[in-house]
Parts: sequence; structure tokens; C-alpha cells
Amino acid sequence: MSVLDEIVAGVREDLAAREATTPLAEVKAAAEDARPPLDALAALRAAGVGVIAEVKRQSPSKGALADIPDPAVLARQYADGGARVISVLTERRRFGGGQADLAAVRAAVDVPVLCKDFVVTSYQVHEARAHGADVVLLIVAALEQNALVGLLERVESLGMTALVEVHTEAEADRALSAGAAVIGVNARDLTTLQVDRSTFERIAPGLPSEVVKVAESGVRGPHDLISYAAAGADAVLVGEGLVTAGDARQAVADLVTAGAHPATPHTPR
Ligand SMILES: O=C(O)c1ccccc1NCC(=O)[C@H](O)[C@H](O)COP(=O)(O)O
Repeated sequence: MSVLDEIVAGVREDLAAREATTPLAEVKAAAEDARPPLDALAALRAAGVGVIAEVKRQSPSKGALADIPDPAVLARQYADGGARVISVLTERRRFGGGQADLAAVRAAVDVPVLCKDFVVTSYQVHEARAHGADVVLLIVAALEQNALVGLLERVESLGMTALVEVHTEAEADRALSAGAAVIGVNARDLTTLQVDRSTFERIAPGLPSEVVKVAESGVRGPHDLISYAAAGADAVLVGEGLVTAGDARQAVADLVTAGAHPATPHTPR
């Protein structure tokens, strides 16, 4: 069983427990009552290379990364530093997150918020919206094509944006045929957990120019953002490099400055 399979199996168990206590109708009603979603697509299409800053306590590859007792505090630092979107890892078993983190971050900032989880059913999409998500991650490797198409439609029908994550050219083709407008190329191989930044350089040039391209994983400082920008990134998604920085606001601001610098390559979408 791959790491991804193990994570998804745990997610399904946790999901079954939530479904047993909170019926879908209740989650849908909460989603309808939630503050309307922010336009993350517009935010990601803004000039310069944007920063998606992630609330990440721990990970399968690194174990414990940061004690984050109040994700709202960290999210405010990210927003003050100029993050365009804030990503919240809501998976519990391997990342130490939860839906409550998402709701806390949503209430604390005015930028779009990404629900970063291993979404396999529409229940989770409604749940994400109910907790204030504006963007939902869909990982191609975790989904059959019919499920990917259905979940993407569900995300968009609720007014949110789907960030569709790929690791290979074949997955990128599936994301495009599902209709993804925002594609994240994750440099972390979900089998070995190794980060190889050249994955983005290999896959991004094959994506249509109108697709928003997000480089995920492996950004440890402005030089990595600039390399990803040179390969066509519109945004970078950063977790470890920010949660382990002494000053999260400054670490985001340094990336944002690099992303906005006239010498940093970027083609407006
Ligand atoms: O981070 C992991 O170890 C990991 C393992 C298995 C599946 C997903 C994983 N991470 C999720 C992410 O995509 C990253 O949190 C995100 O891209 C930020 O990466 P980084 O800046 O390298 O922390």
C-alpha cells in the first residue's frame, strides 16, 4: 500500500465517523449558511507570482514541524506578509489538522482559504464550504476520473475554486480533461515522499497558457520561488519553509517581494 493509499484509507475511516454523527443534509445546510466564497481564481491570476502559505503542523515525510496552537494567529501573520491564499491542512492522522483549523483561519483573515485534504467524496466538499473554504484541493492520484470530474463540478457549483494536483504528465492530461482551471504540480512524489523540483519544470510547459499553474512543495526561500517562476509558476504553495521560519510574516513577505520583483519572470493569465 502506498503512503497515499494509507492516508486515504485513514481519511475514509474518519469520514465515516463524521457522516455517522452529522448527516449530509446538515452539512449542506451549514454550507449554504456560510459566508459566500471569495474569488480565489482572480487572486491567483493577479500580477506577479503569488504565495499560498500553508498551515502545516506535521507531515508523513518530516514528522513534527511546528507547534501551532492557534492557526488563526499564524494565518494573520501570513496575510500580513502578503499571502494571496492560505492553505490549511485539515487531515488529522498524518498532518495533525482538522476542520476547526479551517474555520478558525477563515474567521481570522480576508484572503481566500484552501481546504488541503485528501478529498474523495462530495460530503467533504460541502464540509469544506461549511467551514469557510474558498478553494478545495483535488488530488488526481487519489481519484478515478469520474470521481475527479464529479468533485470538480461540485466544488465549482458551490462557487469555490478547485486546485487540481498532479504529479505526472498523464495526471495533468486527466486534470485538463476534467476541466481544471488551476493545476498544482506537486514536486513531492507521493510514493517515495522525495521532493524533486524539476517535476514542475517538466510538466508545467505542457499546460495551456490560460491554466493557472501552482508549484507545490520544496520552496525553502525566494531562490526556489524564482526558479519555479522561471519554469512558468503563477503561484507557489509553501508549508515547511514558513512554519519553521522564526518569523512567518517576514518569511512570507520575502517570498512575496521576490514574486513581485520586475526581474522575476511571470506571464499574466
Ligand atoms: O508533506 C508531506 O510529507 C506529504 C506527504 C504525503 C502527501 C502530502 C504531503 N504534503 C502535502 C503537500 O502537498 C505539502 O504540504 C505542500 O505542497 C507544501 O510542501 P512543503 O512546502 O514542502 O512543506
